[in-house]
Amino acid sequence: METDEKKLNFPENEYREVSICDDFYDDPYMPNDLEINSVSWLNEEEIETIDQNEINHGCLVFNRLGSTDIIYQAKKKNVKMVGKYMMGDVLGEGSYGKVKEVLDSENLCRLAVKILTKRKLRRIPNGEQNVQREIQLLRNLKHKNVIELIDVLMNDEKQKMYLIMEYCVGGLQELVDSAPEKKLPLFQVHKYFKQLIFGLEYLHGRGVIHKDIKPGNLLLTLDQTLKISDFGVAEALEMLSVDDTCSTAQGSPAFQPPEIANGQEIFSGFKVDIWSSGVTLYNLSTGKYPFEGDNLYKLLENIGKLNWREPPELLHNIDTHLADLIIGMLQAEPYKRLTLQQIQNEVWFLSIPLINCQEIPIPPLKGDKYRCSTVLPYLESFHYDFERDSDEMYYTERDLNQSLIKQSVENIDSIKLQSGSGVNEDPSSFSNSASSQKTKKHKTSSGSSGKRRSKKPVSCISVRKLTHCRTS
Ligand SMILES: Nc1ncnc2c1ncn2[C@@H]1O[C@H](COP(=O)(O)OP(=O)(O)OP(=O)(O)O)[C@@H](O)[C@H]1O
Repeated sequence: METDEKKLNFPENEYREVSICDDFYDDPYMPNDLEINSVSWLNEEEIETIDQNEINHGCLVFNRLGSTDIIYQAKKKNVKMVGKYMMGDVLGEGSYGKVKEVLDSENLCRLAVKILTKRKLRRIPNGEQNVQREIQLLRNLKHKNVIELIDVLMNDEKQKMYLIMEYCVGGLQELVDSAPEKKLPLFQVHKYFKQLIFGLEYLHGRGVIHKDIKPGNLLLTLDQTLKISDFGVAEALEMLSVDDTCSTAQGSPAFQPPEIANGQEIFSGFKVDIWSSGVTLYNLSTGKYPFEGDNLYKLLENIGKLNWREPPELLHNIDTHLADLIIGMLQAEPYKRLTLQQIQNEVWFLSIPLINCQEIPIPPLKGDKYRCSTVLPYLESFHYDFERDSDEMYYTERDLNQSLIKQSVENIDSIKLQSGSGVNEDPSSFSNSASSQKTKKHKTSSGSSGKRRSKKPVSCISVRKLTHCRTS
């Protein structure tokens, strides 16, 4: 067994042993309902606390276990409802909080919920403001290529906010990260890019500047529909504003245009989104970024001076028409940059690309390439686990019938002896009905299962109960 022990210098007999799976640090999606043998699963916060306490009181040993050495024992999946939404597992985590899968219990729609805690929001600069803005913006948007905000729930007691959104199977960033050269086949890029432009056209038409277009904010549904998401730094233009002038920028540095990198105070909002869509297109089709830097300062300097990572002419090796489009979108001067209308008239945009290889599939989530519903196991557990827990107490119907017949014959014999009267009842039906009453009684008195309906046939009863039934 591969262990990695870290001992602190305290008296030898005073130590506590904590085992942590290797994957713990690597897998942010590890559900917190797993137990490692007898050692409780510790979350990061708990480890921090233990670390502090144990350092004060004794010696702490960290056993680092290989993930293969760990026997996972699935803990009971307790159904959790938030309003009418049944919670599933974690789909991802951003700086604002976790995103989990949910099921709308009224219409059985598969959805996603972004869970935000006030405590966390307060720690993020403009956190609360950004969320309020996102909610306000999304409530007024409805387009095939823009993520739909379906519901917003608050829990004042827990200081939590739940944003219920359309369910997506993953994002373009995950897709690119899983691809061999961190890039996608051009026909696949084409499919997504077109949808990005349609979504942006809708947003700009409604006076909304996204300001943070990047692969990580472009999600995909099961049917490969692209959804522009994460409106945390987006801006809605004033109703009567004469142009698209903006003054604040909080997007991701690598996707920012030169006017922002150079610190310009006001700029055209629409052209910011065009630039970052150009960087996205470059990234998806080449696996690289057009501008890079060892640090943030260098990166912004390179963008500001239009120091391309590689000469833009090299792009022509990929596809001449695609190169023309990228170069047109990455023009330093905003007024020279292509408009959404011009982009849609570009040759590459209008072309039907050659499908010459396999599409890059959405990578598996926690090993599940089909991305099956994670809510179903909670539902199954809610309805069936009671019976499963006590499976070893049950015999098959065949076993039962044989023992019932044997015992019932004994019963009849003893009744005959006691009363001297003849009994004509079918022995098995007698025992069945008596024992089934007992079974029902047992189930209702077991408390926790009061609401659950048994799916087991009534004749499946335990021998212990049957014995009890015979002697009473
Ligand atoms: N509607 C959704 N359906 C399915 N998964 C989602 C959905 N929204 C977000 N996710 C997943 O949750 C992750 C976190 O999303 P979120 O929008 O909170 O943060 P982010 O955009 O990744 O990061 P940040 O907010 O820090 O910029 C995403 O990377 C994605 O994998």
